Amino acid sequence: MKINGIPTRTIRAIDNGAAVEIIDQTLLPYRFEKRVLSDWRDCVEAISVMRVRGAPLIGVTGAWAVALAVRENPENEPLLKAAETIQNVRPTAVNLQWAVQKMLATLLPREPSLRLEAALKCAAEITQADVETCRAIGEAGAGLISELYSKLRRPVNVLTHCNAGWLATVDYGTALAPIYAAFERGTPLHVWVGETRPRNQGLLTAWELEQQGVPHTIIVDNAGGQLMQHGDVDVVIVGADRITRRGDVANKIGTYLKALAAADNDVPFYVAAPFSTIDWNLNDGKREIPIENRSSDEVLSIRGVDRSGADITVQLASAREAAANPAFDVTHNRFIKGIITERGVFAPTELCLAYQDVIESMQ
Ligand SMILES: CSC[C@H]1O[C@H](OP(=O)(O)O)[C@H](O)[C@@H]1O
Repeated sequence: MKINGIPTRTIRAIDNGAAVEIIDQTLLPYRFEKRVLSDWRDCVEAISVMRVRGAPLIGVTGAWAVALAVRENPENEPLLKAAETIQNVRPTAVNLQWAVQKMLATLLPREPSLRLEAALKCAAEITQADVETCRAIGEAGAGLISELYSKLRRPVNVLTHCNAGWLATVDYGTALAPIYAAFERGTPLHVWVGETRPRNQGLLTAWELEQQGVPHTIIVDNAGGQLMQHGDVDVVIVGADRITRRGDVANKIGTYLKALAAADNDVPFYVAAPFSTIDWNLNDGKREIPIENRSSDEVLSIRGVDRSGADITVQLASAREAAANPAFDVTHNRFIKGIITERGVFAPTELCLAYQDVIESMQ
């Protein structure tokens, strides 16, 4: 996407792959700053504290982390040790595991002395594939919004949750990609943006939409149901961190509650995700998808800036308080009208048919 007219991506290799430059998302929406990661351990830290976040982006970052580990030492033992650390930094988004395993599948059959060139090539391919996949998701989903406009003949109200925009991928995004594509085609629309406690990734979505001139309104997470009850939401589009083969979806905490409210109010609920987010090994998402539990500190305090723009952290409740912080929840496929992928829009239970070739290639 463009920032002040300059094409910008969330991650790019620099110095011939000797480092990667990321946008430090822990500083947004207050400051836009880039950060150079020149050691695979820097990538691990960036994923862990969410300087980079979003299922596809942490997968791409994981791929570059493996490339940096190969540069440090291409021998099997150190490489496998680094890969194990990298792929386990955050457990829910399958993209991280997918990317690391894809890198290893390319590297391990090769002599250590030939691994660096292969690693850089594979990481670059994973990066470019994410860009093209997300652009295709945008095209596939834009029609849904345009069709709604042709029926409603007024701006389409879309509700989204967390951030599944270009900041969560290399470019274009997943849930926001159809919104950007429809908006660029001239379809009148407005986006309700759930702030998404506790890390408030919805503020990243608001920042993105502001940069692109897309009309939007920030709401507290719990307002989504009331808006749906009053006919103020025409469609819900969210991202995903892991989708099972039957179409159960793990996504940011709060997604399930929005799906329940959408079902109760006959609001179509869509999930946008690339093929790298589908975990063909899992079926029952609620039972099988690992849910990341993050620090209670994220619940008990909140980071922002004061009116002078200085960083502040506000303690919301005593640090002695107990706080639970599951970062994701799982929505059963029965609540999902369609999954917007780079191959088109499919009913959740049709994913296996849509990706039959991928499944067969894995066997
Ligand atoms: C395009 S996937 C974005 C997905 O990832 C987010 O989680 P986090 O910000 O913790 O990495 C959230 O679940 C989004 O829907």
